[in-house]
Amino acid sequence: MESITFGVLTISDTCYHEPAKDRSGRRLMALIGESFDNSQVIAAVLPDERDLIQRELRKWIDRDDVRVIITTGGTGFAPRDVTPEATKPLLDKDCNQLTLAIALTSLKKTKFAALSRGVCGIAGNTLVLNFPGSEKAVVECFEAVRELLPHALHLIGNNVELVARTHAEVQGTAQSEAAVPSLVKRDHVCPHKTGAGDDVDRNSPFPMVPVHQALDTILTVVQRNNESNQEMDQLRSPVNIPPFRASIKDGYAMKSTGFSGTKRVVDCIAAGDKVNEHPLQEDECFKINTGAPVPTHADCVVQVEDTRLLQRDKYGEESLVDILVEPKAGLDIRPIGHDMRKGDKVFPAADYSPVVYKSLLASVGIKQRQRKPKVGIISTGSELLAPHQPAVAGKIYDSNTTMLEELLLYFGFDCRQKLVLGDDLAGIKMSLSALIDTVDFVICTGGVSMGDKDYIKPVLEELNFKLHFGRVNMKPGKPMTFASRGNKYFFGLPGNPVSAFVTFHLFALPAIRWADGWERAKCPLPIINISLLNDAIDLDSRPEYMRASVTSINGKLHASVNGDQISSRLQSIVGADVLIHLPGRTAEKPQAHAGEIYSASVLRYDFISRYE
Ligand SMILES: Nc1nc2c(c(=O)[nH]1)N[C@H]1C(S)=C(S)[C@@H](COP(=O)(O)OP(=O)(O)OC[C@H]3O[C@@H](n4cnc5c(N)ncnc54)[C@H](O)[C@@H]3O)O[C@H]1N2
Ligand code: MOO
Ligand SMILES: [Mg+2]
Repeated sequence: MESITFGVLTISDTCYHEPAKDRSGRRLMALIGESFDNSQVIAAVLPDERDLIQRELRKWIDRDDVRVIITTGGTGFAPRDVTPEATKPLLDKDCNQLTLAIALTSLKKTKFAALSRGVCGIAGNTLVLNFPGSEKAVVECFEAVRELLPHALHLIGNNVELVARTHAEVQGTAQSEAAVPSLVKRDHVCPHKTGAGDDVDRNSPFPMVPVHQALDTILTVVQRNNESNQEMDQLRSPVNIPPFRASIKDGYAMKSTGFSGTKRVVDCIAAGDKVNEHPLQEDECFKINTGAPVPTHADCVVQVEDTRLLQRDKYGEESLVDILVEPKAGLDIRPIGHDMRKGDKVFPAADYSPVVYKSLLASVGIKQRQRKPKVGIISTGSELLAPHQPAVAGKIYDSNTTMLEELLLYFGFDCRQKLVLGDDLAGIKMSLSALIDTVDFVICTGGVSMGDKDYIKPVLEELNFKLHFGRVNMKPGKPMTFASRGNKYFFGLPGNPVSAFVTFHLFALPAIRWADGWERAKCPLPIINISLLNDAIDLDSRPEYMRASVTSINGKLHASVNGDQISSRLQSIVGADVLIHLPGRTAEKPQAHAGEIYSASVLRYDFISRYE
């Protein structure tokens, strides 16, 4: 397969000064990488300056390897938008129909696409395309040309044989099924034919996207529910806490204008009593308990430790006490509304912990259900037995359903419905189609890899889901799949129990938290730096997420890997406090060593297993 170099030129005054803001350029690079095998990308960011743009474009056009240049930005109506003006003089041929194809695709999404003046054309052997500057527009424009590019390049390069084959393919007259060399990765997924859909290319048609990109995609696609945020922000307390002046101590309530010394105990006040309004003399006091209402005419409480009992009456009740400290106004009294005033915000900040949410509402007497995303679980596999069933030859016990349900509960979400389905295309299709009407998220395990019974991807396609990715460059969890249809989201976790465990934590949980309104930074698990205790771990070609247990040695955190890390061995989650992020193997770094520091995702609240 031939290698081609793409040039991605971001044209924006803002991005020139702050390259980190260049989202459209970065997105284009990612799209090129995902769509074209063997592609290289060179990139630059320039301000909206005609001369500078032209100079850079000319330099790239003159390079033999650069076959496509895509600019992003500077195509609008603003005075400084000059990208088309900089591009046009360099073009040998206009490609108006390509410009039209891009415009038509974009116009379907927004009428504002009419305000882009981008041009397309051929300069030497290079195809030059002007895209607008927004990330969304770039995605749409790229989609419009993605399938056309390989053939366009074959034509520009005058590659007669490849052009003929493409024509034959388009006209349905291709002689053989043998691979027509194609640069573009195929979209179509067939349960029985993997790869490009034929028997020659047996590879997955899904590019392996990096973990961070997969998470970015998920959090871009999933809609954040701001309603619960707003609800929390707007909720005002209907009551004062405390609703009366409450004693902070067990002791004696009295007037501060009085004195220390002997006082008569006139009554006893317990928590739950009404406010006592009887007049009180300076030489009198009430015995009072913590949390009880302070009588109207008392203004301080002296704790029992600072008093001495002098006398009891004939019924055994205290009648005289010696007050050993000077009574001071307000001493040990919580004023009305001290903790929360009526009309105050109940939640000073958004906090999604059910413990926090439910207890605060209870404290102000509000009974309200916390709105949480609705989640359903599907486990697929004709080999699965429910844990209560007797063992059967050829079958295994289903651990994923229980694990996912418990994980949801652990993180404060619940499972609305769970289904266990056999590997049967029609059955999965019917069940998923019904389930998706009742929940926001489906977390499914199994059936996402390369087998002829792995039906999940084809079912998603048949149900008109958009498959955002179908493989991730990670171990375990490679076939991790994410799809959406409107505001319904589908997580296809791999069937191996540990793969499901890891991908739940890294992808499904952040997505559900995001939908629940959590802050972006708090959606993934917390990440810490940790020192590795094991030595000479062979790194995998994929970045690996090893289950490890944490030991605190003199306050420093160390991680030891939990035995065999094969993705079927669920025992590796026993005592697993963290997932250590080990990088993919390189020639320079084939192994991880003891004492090296790695990032680790914290799996649980009580994440330190041992102290030494
Ligand atoms: N030719 C290839 N084969 C496989 C690849 C590949 O790239 N090329 N990827 C492997 C990887 S990595 C993984 S992970 C698995 C993922 O497989 P699926 O998601 O298709 O899952 P299944 O095939 O249905 O099951 C895999 C494995 O897990 C067991 N399983 C499934 N569900 C449960 C459950 N609920 N409880 C317990 N165990 C379960 C199942 O019996 C299988 O042993 O694919 C590799 N193959
Ligand atoms: O990546 Mo698979 O998830 O190795 O087991
Ligand atoms: Mg499979």
